[in-house]
Amino acid sequence: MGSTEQARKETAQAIREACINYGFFYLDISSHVDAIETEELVRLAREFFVLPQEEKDRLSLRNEDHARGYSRLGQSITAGKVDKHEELDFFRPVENPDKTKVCWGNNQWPTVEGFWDKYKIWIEKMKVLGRVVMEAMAEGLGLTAEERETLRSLVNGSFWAMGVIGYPPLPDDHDGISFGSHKFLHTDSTPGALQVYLHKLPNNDNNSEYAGKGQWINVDPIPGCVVCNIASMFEIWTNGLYKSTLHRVIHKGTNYRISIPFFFEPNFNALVEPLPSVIALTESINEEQLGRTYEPVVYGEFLVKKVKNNFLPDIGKYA
Ligand SMILES: O=C(O)CCC(=O)C(=O)O
Ligand SMILES: [Fe+2]
Repeated sequence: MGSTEQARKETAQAIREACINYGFFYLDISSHVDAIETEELVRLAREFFVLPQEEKDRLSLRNEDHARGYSRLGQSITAGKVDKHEELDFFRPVENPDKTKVCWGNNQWPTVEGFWDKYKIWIEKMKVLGRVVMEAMAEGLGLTAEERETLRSLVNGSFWAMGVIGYPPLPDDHDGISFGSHKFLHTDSTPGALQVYLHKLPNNDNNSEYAGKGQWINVDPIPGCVVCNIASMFEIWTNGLYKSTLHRVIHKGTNYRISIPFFFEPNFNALVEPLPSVIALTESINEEQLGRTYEPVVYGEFLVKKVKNNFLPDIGKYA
C-alpha cells in the first residue's frame, strides 16, 4: 500500500479514466453512510408511494413552482416521451420563496412520520459527498490552484436537487421505458433496471464483438455504493472531456423499485464555462473535440429551461 499521497493519486487517476471512458462510476460510500440509513430512506419512500392517489396528489407540483413536489405516473416526460414512474422532487430551499417563479417555491414534504428527519440528514451527507467527489474529479484534470478555487466558489451554495422515485414494474411484454435516457444515485437492489449508453466502448475493453459500436450496459446496484454520473455542468467545465452519458431505466420484474438520485449542482447564479487548463487538455486528448469550445451557461437559467421542458403542456403555465 502506498502513502496517502499515492492513494490520492491513484484514486484521482481511476476517477479520471472512468469519467473519460464511461461518464459513470460506482462510489463506495460505506464509510460515510450506514446501510441502515439508506434502507430507512427506501422504506419511507415506499410508505409514501403506497398512500392513496388523492393523498399523494396533495403534494402536486402544481401547488408550488412546478418543480418541487409530487408528479404522478405519466406526468413526467423525457425527450418527448411519457415516463413510467412517480416522483417527489426537492430543491435547495430559497430565501423569499415565490411559487410563480420556476424552481423558486417551497419544498413539499410528505407527512409520513420520520420522512423529513431522515431525508434532511441524508441531504447534508450528500452535500458533503458532492464537494468531496467534485474535488476528486477535479484532481485528475491538472487544474491550476486558481481554477480549483473557482470551482469551489461556484458550488459553495449548491442549488442541489433530490428525487425520490418510485417505479412500478413494466409489463414483461411492454416495450416502453420507465425513465427515458437523459447523477448521485442510490437505488434499491434491482438488477437490470438502470442502463447507461456507451457510444464507443473503451479501447481496452476486450469485447471485440461490440468494439467501435455503441451499446447499453446494465449498471446493477452494488451494496454500499452509489452510482455517480457526470452531468451537463461538468461536461461544460471539462470542455467535453468528461461526458454526460445517456442513461435510462427499464424496470421489469415484479418489485416496485425505488431510486433516490441526488444532484450536486452549482450555485443558482454560477457562470459555468470551460476551464482554461482543460481546454488545452481536451485538444491534446480528444480528437473529436479539436477546435470546439463549449458555450458558457448560467446554471439557474439552464435549470429553469430544463424544468419547463419536463412537463406536459396541459398541466401548467410554464409549458
Ligand atoms: O432511477 C434511476 O436509477 C435513474 C434516475 C435518473 O437517472 C434521474 O433521476 O436522473
Ligand atoms: Fe438521470
